[in-house]
Amino acid sequence: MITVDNLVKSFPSRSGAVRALDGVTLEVQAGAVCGVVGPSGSGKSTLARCIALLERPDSGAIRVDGTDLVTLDGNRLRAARRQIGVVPQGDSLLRQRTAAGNVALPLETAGVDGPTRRRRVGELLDLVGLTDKAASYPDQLSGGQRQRIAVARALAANPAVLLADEPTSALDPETTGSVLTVLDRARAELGVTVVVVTHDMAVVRRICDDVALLDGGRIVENGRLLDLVSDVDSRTANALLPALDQTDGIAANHDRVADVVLVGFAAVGALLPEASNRFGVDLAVLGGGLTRLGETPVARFRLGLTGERADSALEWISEAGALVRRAQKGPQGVAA
Ligand SMILES: Nc1ncnc2c1ncn2[C@@H]1O[C@H](COP(=O)(O)OP(=O)(O)OP(=O)(O)O)[C@@H](O)[C@H]1O
Repeated sequence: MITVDNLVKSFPSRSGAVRALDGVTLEVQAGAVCGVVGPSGSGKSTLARCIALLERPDSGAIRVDGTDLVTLDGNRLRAARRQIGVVPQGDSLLRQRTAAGNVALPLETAGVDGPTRRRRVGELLDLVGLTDKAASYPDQLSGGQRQRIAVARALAANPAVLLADEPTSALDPETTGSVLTVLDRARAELGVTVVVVTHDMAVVRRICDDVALLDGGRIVENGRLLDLVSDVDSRTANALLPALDQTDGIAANHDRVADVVLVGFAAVGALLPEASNRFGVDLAVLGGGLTRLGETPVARFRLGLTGERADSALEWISEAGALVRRAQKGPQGVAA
């Protein structure tokens, strides 16, 4: 488990000190994938660099499995660094080394013997699906393949934590998928705890269990994705779920208008038709749509309900576990 406790980091600037991190507290459970998101300049990379021990915070603690890394120095700091594998932002492979040579580098530095090194490099290339590229140089690989090699290299010393700063920022959606699959495999097969800094909500939807939203150097939201989507006021949920289109004109044709969030196969597949049947209510989808969080289907719809028992239908949907909000009386539609 990683625990970040009241982390503060300032940088000097001409107009006074910039507080890049202003008391960040965060917990990531062992074996989870946590996405760190937030607007540009909110402190994401600074947090990642502090966790990676590349930057020393002004105050606060960073504990991995109970050990506070901030207080370490010398050999103990070097040993702690090996606990954290880092996939840096951008192209980070050594051009003059083959893919296998890049993956082997941290093992060479740690003094691991040749046969053990070769076995470990073989396992890691297999994990990232690039066994056949062992002898290729970075220039002979695609952007996604280079990034997968960078992940393999970060995992070489068997770290407890894998930290990836914008691992897919320069990649197209298809290539992004192959890199995310590799991060997911690292968690599933090696039990590594993964922290991913990203501005891309598709990355969060695809692999994250938890998310931390930073703004102005503070965590403004933190929790499990599936919990956040059921929170009416969550900014993260709003960014993760399908947009609700402006439907004022159409909304006026219905007795009631409500937004619903449905989580899981059963809810997404059955709840609305069931409500319609039970209460003799016509349900029209006015906006929103379906997405996936990991393997879980999640829908957010703006519904128009027509029929005398529209209120009862909404109540029943809510009691069945769906989030229902902004049910409006009369034909005036949805208040934005
Ligand atoms: N080495 C540095 N020297 C001075 N200021 C810095 C330094 N690193 C970061 N900052 C400042 O700290 C704040 C947070 O920056 P940081 O790069 O952590 O944000 P970010 O959320 O990762 O942004 P982006 O999404 O644009 O990469 C910004 O105001 C930035 O200008």
